[in-house]
Amino acid sequence: MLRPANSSNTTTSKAKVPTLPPLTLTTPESVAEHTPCTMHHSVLPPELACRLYYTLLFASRDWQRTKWWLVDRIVESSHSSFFYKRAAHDGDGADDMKEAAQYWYNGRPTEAPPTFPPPMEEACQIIEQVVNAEMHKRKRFPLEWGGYPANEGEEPVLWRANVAASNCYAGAKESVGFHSDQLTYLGPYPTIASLSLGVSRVFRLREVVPLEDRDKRAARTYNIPLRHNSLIVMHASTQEVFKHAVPPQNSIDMFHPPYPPPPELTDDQEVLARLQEASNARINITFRFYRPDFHSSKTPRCKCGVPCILRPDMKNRYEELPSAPQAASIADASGSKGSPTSRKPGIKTMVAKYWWTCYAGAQNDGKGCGYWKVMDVKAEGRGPFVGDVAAMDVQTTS
Ligand SMILES: O=C(O)CCC(=O)C(=O)O
Ligand SMILES: [Fe+2]
Repeated sequence: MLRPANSSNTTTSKAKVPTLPPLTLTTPESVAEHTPCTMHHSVLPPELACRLYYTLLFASRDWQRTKWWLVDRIVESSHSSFFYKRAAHDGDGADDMKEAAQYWYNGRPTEAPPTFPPPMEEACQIIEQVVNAEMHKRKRFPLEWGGYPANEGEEPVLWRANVAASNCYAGAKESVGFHSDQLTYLGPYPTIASLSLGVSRVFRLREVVPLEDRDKRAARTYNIPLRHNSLIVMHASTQEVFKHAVPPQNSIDMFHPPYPPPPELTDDQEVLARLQEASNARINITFRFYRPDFHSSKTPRCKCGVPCILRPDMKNRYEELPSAPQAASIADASGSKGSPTSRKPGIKTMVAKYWWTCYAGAQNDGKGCGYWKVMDVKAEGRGPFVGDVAAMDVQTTS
């Protein structure tokens, strides 16, 4: 039987959700309004930004494109990357990270990375202040890192970087596809500070709409042009709710470095002269905090004997809470949105779930063991979390 157009009698096919046109966000205000990120322009003194750009552009001649197995073929990333660790702070537990055997990448043990070159350390100290100032203004999620205890009368340091992943995109076609960052060493609800140097490129964000909302609303794509010396802070929940990418472009504006290169980079005058020419490269540095309670020695291993990776379950973000007391504790431990008093049994609330999964397939001819288990922060002895710290505060003040 024929049905009139727009008939609501659609028992088998779901109503099509209208797609949303992409939005370009060019101001810090619009980025903060539409995404869990903040954008900060001219974040470093201009001379430092340029010196750091030269230092990493020079270093990037030795960086590698990463390769991994995708089902039955090897894929190679279309840009090059490198990894640095920061010289350890006293008493922050980062000392253990010096051990070469503790580093794993794409399911393979790797050598201990080098420490931040001097301009990266200088930049990191400035960026930490920006990130902490921003985090002090924001609502925090219970599963975020609980931080180090503050000294009397001092503001607590909510975030600091102890590693950095760096990327070089040489030309308009080098890119990175949609992904969310692995949480294996970052833990849930991480904060990641991403610095852009050189050529301006678009940073793209798109929400992963939970399965149960897919017939109600579509995801919006946000395009954020990132100019030289700008910082995007991916705040807590960005990795759980959004995927991000740096797409290939049809054209770019060449970058003209505003200062000469530091002569200490190399004795080779020709190389120095070439570095100063207009460039098609964008350098990105993502400053990250590897949590001590997610140290690789504590990563569960799969049946292949390889450390698992930690991923959020982005598609099933909502869960029906079972009963009142249990419901409150699940929500408290899992970063639920909304006030604690609004959590009632039977009401769908945001309960982030995380999976440990086998990653051996990334290197092992694409064949992993299929192992997975749900992360259980209590049984695995992880923390302190923001939720634990808040609970301790309540106890000491009552
Ligand atoms: O280059 C960028 O802005 C993003 C890099 C990125 O997503 C990553 O390193 O995980
Ligand atoms: Fe990323």
